[in-house]
Amino acid sequence: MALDKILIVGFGKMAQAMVEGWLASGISPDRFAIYHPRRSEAPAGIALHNEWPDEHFDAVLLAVKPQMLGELAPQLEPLIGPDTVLVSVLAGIDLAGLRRVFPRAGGIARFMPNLAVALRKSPNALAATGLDDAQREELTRLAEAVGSAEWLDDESQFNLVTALAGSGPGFVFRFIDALAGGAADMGLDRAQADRLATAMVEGASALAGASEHSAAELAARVASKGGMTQKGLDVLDDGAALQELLRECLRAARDRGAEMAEMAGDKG
Ligand SMILES: NC(=O)C1=CN([C@@H]2O[C@H](COP(=O)(O)OP(=O)(O)OC[C@H]3O[C@@H](n4cnc5c(N)ncnc54)[C@H](OP(=O)(O)O)[C@@H]3O)[C@@H](O)[C@H]2O)C=CC1
Ligand SMILES: O=C(O)[C@@H]1CCC=N1
Repeated sequence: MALDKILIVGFGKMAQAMVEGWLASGISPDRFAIYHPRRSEAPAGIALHNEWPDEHFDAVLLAVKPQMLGELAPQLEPLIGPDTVLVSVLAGIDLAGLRRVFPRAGGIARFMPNLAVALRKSPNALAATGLDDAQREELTRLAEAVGSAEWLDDESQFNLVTALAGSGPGFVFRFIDALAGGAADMGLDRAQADRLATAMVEGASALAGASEHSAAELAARVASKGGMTQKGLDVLDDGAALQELLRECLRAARDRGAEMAEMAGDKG
């Protein structure tokens, strides 16, 4: 069974970015419809429903806040029968929890993107249950249309992967901001510092992606013996300060996923 017609429920930052990426990839807008109770505009060619549509969809892309799930589920459940696949981008809510809420769904998938879907550069984590081969392939194609597809065999790692690759841009943006802020504190014009820090991260990231060397090796290649970079790295490495900080950052983000699932009534 194909995933041709897709109803998008919740059209905020994430869903808008996904649609932007999918349309840029050449996917036809008439594959999509949006349900939103209050919106009056949708991207060209995409049907907008302010009331629940009375038609069949092959897939429903759920993109509301996890906290909305309990309120929304009774209204949405009638649309998700055995011929419909639920695709959820909700952080934290696992496949078993989604199955409890949508017991008749033909299949259930988790799709964890990040905002770089808009530029078709998001690593997208996937996990699913009840999908046939064609649906799994179509979901892979949808993920690859906006970046890459990373199927997880072990769903218990989904929250960790969400912290790393879904929340990750937030951590990188904070790093860019702190780097530029530091330079500004030391006298550089703030706008110039922002430009330099942003372009530097873009170039370094592209280099890491294209290089045969690991990020650790690349850092060593930048650091000339006895030079400036090594002095800076010594500060980050002292007491494994950066490593420890990022481990804690990931742990806090990962554990929040389980907390949100519990708050949404997902566990137990
Ligand atoms: N932002 C990100 O980088 C990422 C987000 N996600 C996940 O994406 C999901 C959405 O997050 P995000 O886009 O950031 O949040 P937003 O708040 O931007 O989007 C949520 C959307 O749901 C809409 N909504 C609220 N109530 C209803 C309703 N009853 N029916 C239909 N739509 C409704 C909101 O409309 P209104 O604004 O009018 O209330 C809004 O458009 C979350 O589950 C999050 O975990 C996953 C990966 C990354
Ligand atoms: O912050 C959140 O909960 C979502 C999940 C990943 C990115 N944003």
